[in-house]
Amino acid sequence: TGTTRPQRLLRAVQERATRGDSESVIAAIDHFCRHQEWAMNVGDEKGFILDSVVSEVSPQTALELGTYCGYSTVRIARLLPPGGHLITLEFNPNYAAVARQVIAWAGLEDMVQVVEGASGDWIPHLREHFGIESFDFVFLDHWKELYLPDIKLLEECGLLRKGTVLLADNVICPGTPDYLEYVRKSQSYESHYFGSHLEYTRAEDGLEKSVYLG
Ligand SMILES: O=c1[nH]cnc2c(O)cc(-c3ccc(F)cc3)cc12
Ligand SMILES: [Mg+2]
Repeated sequence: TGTTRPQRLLRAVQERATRGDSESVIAAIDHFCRHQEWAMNVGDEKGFILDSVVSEVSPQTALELGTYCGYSTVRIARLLPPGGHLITLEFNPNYAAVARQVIAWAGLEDMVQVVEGASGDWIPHLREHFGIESFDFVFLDHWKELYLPDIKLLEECGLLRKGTVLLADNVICPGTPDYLEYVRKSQSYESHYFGSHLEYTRAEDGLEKSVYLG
């Protein structure tokens, strides 16, 4: 028994960050992961690239696959335009419970919906359940084996539109070779690789940005 790493990360946020201040929540998590315990947040270096893509897209509707503790959820939600909304899917209920509290500590709970369950089960129901027509932005950060089947499902469900921007974490480490091959070869996507490093380490990793062309 005792605490889990997500619970210790949450405690670090509650002890170090200011309620309602999303920048201080991000800084508290980065400090915890650099100086206490590594955790699989997108991190500050790749997070800066995430920020620039979100700011460029300025999405009204955004989807995140893989919430974990809510670090990238906070990074995305703090940059949404007025009326913007983010749906984030998380399979692990313990992660979801921590993420809800991290998102609330940042004061962003009104723009974010944390949905528990498997991405493949939920994607076909997002339109009817949340009144979503299509997504302007999708951040893939859940499980490398699911990146490809999940974007094919998003396509089939008509949840991508001309210009939808997909951004995928970990395309080098742990690596998503089948996803990369698909988006780079498909005539339906225009892809670009942003080289970076695995969060809080010197290992190589990067983000793949892919624009859906319809
Ligand atoms: O499983 C993951 N989901 C989402 N993001 C991840 C992420 O950013 C990093 C890693 C990861 C990378 C190296 C390692 F030695 C152990 C875990 C896993 C995930
Ligand atoms: Mg990741």
